[in-house]
Amino acid sequence: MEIYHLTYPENATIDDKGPYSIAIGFFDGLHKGHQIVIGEAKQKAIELGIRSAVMTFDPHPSHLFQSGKHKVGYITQYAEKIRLLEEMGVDTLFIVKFDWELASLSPEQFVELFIKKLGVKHVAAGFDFTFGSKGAGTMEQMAFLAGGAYSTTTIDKVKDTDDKISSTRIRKLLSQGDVQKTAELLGRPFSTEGIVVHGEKRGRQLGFPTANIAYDESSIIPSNGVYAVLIDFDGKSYGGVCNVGKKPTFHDPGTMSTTVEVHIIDFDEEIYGVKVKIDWIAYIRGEVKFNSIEELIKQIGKDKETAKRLLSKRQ
Ligand SMILES: Cc1cc2nc3c(=O)[nH]c(=O)nc-3n(C[C@H](O)[C@H](O)[C@H](O)COP(=O)(O)O)c2cc1C
Ligand SMILES: Nc1ncnc2c1ncn2[C@@H]1O[C@H](COP(=O)(O)OP(=O)(O)O)[C@@H](O)[C@H]1O
Repeated sequence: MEIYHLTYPENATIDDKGPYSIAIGFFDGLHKGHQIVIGEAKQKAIELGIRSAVMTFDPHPSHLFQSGKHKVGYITQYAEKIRLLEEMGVDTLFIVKFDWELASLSPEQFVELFIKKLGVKHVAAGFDFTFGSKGAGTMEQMAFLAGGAYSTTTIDKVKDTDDKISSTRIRKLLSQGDVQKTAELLGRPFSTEGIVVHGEKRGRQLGFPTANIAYDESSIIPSNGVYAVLIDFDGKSYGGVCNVGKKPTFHDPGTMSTTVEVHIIDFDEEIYGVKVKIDWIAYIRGEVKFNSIEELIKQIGKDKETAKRLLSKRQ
């Protein structure tokens, strides 16, 4: 997959004019709804005998318009997004820098520069995709502004049995620890990448060493609690039991940042500094402040058995 980083006004276009059948959106999560939009762009690319492309924006618009805690966390970081798009067989990815200059373009200017000038012949997007200053451009306008240069497909709401599949819904499910439902909406387990760092050296003393995972601050992490996970590193996948939280048995939660730590099942090696990927498989329980270390140890032993059972159900 070719990847182009575009910025406005400099580097807003490329010499290679495709032509492209393009899917446009922020696509955080690349969930089943996004997969349908991208699938449509791919299908049209085949029909027209041209290249398939995805256009996405970086950072998420909320990082420009909102401050601090109103910025949305990412369901998928760019590295994962790129890997998934590659697996989907997309030919070209355009990552457009989302800054005030880009956000101030009128819908007409956006279409001129980022659609027509790139050699786009077909545009696929979701029914609620908007573009141009203040999100004034809709898919109806996208079609109207084409003037014969490209065709469009608007994908209607994609729903599961309960509701619309959306990034907002997935963020909410993760904030409730519901990694199982999240996996249904994504079509794959929710995952987090990070590096194994040193912790407080207590895990081994408890009989359960835990790899502490440092993750990107802009990533969403499921709510505090205990989870059955798969952890991949060095080309292998292991089962694990993961605690997300502030270890209230040992700390005043007000003074702690959230840690993610995995006890890896049937494993005994030092892996500090190793890059890992966690696939979140199932929620087990909430994090608890135990009255004694013995109770905590007993409970972690039970959690490990629960995780083994939940993981074996998958294989
Ligand atoms: C499966 C599992 C469940 C855990 N549950 C809790 C819990 O409910 N409450 C708590 O205070 N700490 C919990 N912990 C965290 C332990 O207190 C932690 O692993 C220990 O402090 C070791 O930390 P360290 O790796 O920084 O040395 C859990 C850890 C694991 C692996
Ligand atoms: N089964 C295992 N699960 C997780 N980490 C393990 C395991 N066996 C060995 N380790 C190693 O031990 C470290 C965790 O030990 P621990 O006493 O919890 O120290 P720390 O507080 O630095 O995490 C891990 O980072 C890893 O290098």
